[in-house]
Amino acid sequence: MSIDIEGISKTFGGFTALDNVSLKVPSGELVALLGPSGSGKTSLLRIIAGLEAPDSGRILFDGEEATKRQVQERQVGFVFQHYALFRHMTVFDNIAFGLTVKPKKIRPGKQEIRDKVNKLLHLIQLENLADRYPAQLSGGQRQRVALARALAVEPQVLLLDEPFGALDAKVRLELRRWLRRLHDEIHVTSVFVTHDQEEALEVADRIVVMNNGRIEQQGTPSEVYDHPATPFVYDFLGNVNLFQGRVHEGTAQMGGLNLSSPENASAHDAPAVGYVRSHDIAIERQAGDPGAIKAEVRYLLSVGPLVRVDLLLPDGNRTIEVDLTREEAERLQLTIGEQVFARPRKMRVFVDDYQI
Ligand SMILES: Nc1ncnc2c1ncn2[C@@H]1O[C@H](COP(=O)(O)OP(=O)(O)OP(=O)(O)O)[C@@H](O)[C@H]1O
Repeated sequence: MSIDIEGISKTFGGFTALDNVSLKVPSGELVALLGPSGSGKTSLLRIIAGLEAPDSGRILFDGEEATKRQVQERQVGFVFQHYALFRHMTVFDNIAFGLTVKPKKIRPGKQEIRDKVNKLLHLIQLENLADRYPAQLSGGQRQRVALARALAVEPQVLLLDEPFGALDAKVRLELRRWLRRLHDEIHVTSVFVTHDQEEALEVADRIVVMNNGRIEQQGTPSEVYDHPATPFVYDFLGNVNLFQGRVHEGTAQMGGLNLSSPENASAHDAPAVGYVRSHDIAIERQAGDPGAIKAEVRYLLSVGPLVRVDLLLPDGNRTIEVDLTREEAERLQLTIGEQVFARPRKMRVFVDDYQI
């Protein structure tokens, strides 16, 4: 089922939580709402679910107005961060719950319920834990049961609010990959709220980046990561270094770097900020290139497959972060205190609202 969100606004007291948000979720897509705390993700999810009414705007399911429909009529399934399972019920009974409480007329028969729960147990790979109680499960297993319980009633839309938020990093990673594979199998239209950019990049077909109750950008994971539309998106998705400077008659002067910019820059003489991802900076021993700045190695730290290098810039009080692959780091054999040259391979310059 597709979801159309049209011009949704919501205020709480005088505070605007959602400001004229419009978004289309095609049928079968898994969309991540990504943004910092308080950006309006949960409010939007609750409005889609019917748990909250918008002040203005409409929600359409498969092209039909659903704004006034009750929660029960919307056929949505939920998984929350702390979705308490029924403690006194086994895993099996928890999953079966939504089916067993259906009105008698539409309730499936006992065997049908059993078959369905077994299928779901298979889907969440917990067949052998059907008789356990929630207290006897790990956090990750509980969230898989919560997901199976949500899926049991065959929702048209699945809404997930930080479903892995309470789990430790390794389990989170496993579960998000598992969720991605599961979604590829069942293709239920899903909206997934997260503030974790890596999670969004890995799980979603499309990412909607939210900030202050508005959508900053939406696109595929590679679109938003490789082509951030705004400084906020740049900053929020990945490690970034900022170079303060100016654009002036066709060039950008950024923290000791002179860059010739594409045509439109000549229209400006204005303060600007250059954004460079930490893995988009090369470290070299020779000056060689006018696009490189002298810097001093301040700190070296191995972080998994990368080596993070802090470089002190010539002004003596600003540092930039560079991520090298282990291979590059081994080749360079950097030592703390030595002088090197940093060369941004890719810089994006933003002049107020204008982007070069
Ligand atoms: N029922 C409410 N009453 C008053 N203010 C609310 C209510 N619900 C949300 N807000 C406010 O609206 C803003 C958006 O909240 P929302 O929960 O949608 O953000 P979020 O992006 O999901 O954040 P988080 O990741 O922290 O859950 C916040 O500033 C929040 O305090």
